Amino acid sequence: MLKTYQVKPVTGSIEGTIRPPGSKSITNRALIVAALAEGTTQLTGVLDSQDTQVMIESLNRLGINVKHDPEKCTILVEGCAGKIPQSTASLWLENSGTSIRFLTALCATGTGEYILDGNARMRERPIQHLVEALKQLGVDVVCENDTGCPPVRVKGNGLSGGETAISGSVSSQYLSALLMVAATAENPITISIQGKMVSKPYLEITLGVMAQFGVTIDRIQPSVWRIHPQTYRRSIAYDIEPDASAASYFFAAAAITGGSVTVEGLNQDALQGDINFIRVLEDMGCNIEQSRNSITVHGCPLKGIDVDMNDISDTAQTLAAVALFAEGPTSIRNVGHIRHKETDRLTAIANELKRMGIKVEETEDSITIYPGEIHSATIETYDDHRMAMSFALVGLKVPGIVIADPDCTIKTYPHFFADLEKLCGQSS
Ligand SMILES: O=C(O)C1=C[C@@H](OP(=O)(O)O)[C@@H](O)[C@H](O)C1
Ligand SMILES: C=C(OP(=O)(O)O)C(=O)O
Repeated sequence: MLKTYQVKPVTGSIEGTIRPPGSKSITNRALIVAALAEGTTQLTGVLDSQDTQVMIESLNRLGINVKHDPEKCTILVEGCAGKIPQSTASLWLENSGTSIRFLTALCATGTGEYILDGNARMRERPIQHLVEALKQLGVDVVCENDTGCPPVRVKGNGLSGGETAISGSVSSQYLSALLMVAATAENPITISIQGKMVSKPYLEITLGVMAQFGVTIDRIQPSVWRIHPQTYRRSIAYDIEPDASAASYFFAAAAITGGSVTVEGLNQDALQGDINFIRVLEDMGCNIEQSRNSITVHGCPLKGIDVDMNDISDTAQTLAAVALFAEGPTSIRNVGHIRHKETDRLTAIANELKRMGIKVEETEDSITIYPGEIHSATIETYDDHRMAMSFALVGLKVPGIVIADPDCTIKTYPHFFADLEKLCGQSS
């Protein structure tokens, strides 16, 4: 375990090509849906990281045969045709939001008693809205400690169907979780979405993955969705695109150093909303070049922007790093929900920018960053992979940036620092 990582500044600009590992969001959805499917599915291009490992381990504990070949980036899933084999299981999800939310809904389709829990931070991350929605469908489910957070106990008896309402004001993952399991119910399930929905593009990922396995939904009204009983069909070879949130760090590296970075395996048609981070960089002055199977960001003089990042909030920290090298302030707005992630990300960004001597203004749901002289510093990462990966970018330009607890990137990108060094031509 490394205690710290000293970022090596680059001389000049970064020119290079990289293919980030597979998408976390797609890998974890494909695992859930393949587990529910009839027949054996092969997933290729999968992400191998803590968030996908806890998902795989949990599916195995539920009696679903999942075989992972990390070398080949493939996973074989023997689907259970909507019938979870195990009637009791205790699942440990570390701090993987997608895993605990999706698996809570999956357990509701089983017959038996399941407990889902995670690390200390996971016990502070809300899941109550999902619990409420499942209860309305007749599921016996509770937050064990009455905190609205894990641990969660689910007594499953299959889903019979019916109507439910769900709030999306804290996380879109609750609705994604419900959508994926709803097709297994005996009767249709109608879901009313209450109030505003955060992180909307992730719902399109959910629907896209479901569609790959042959399941569709009816959007009766914009906020009333119905899912009829349907069977997921195995996918013989489902290829998962690279992670667009991970790609944001490399696009940002081009922007910050005035270089050119090509990310392979992604284009504007990617399923992941975070691909639109390139539009933010474009608004700041970068040039974007696209091909059928790659995107290149060319760094140019940067200007600060005012941007609503509700849809792509996993890239808010990336933008915070880029903002330091722009002319004029940058405001990142409408991201109050990122206070419920791996850490309170708005406070974490503010603390660490201040540590480098940067002036910031933080509100309940936004942060404004005023570029200024950047001091060397050891950056605290709060067990948040995105703090580590984003703030490392600052060190490409500023000497003396040290990242504390760099191994926290295992959550979604275990080889991040090695890949960054390779891209920068720094590997030994
Ligand atoms: O559904 C998903 O795959 C995700 C949804 C987002 O969470 P919220 O919906 O909680 O904002 C995102 O931050 C997370 O990394 C992945
Ligand atoms: C918020 C994140 O993850 P999750 O909610 O899946 O734990 C993330 O990867 O930035």
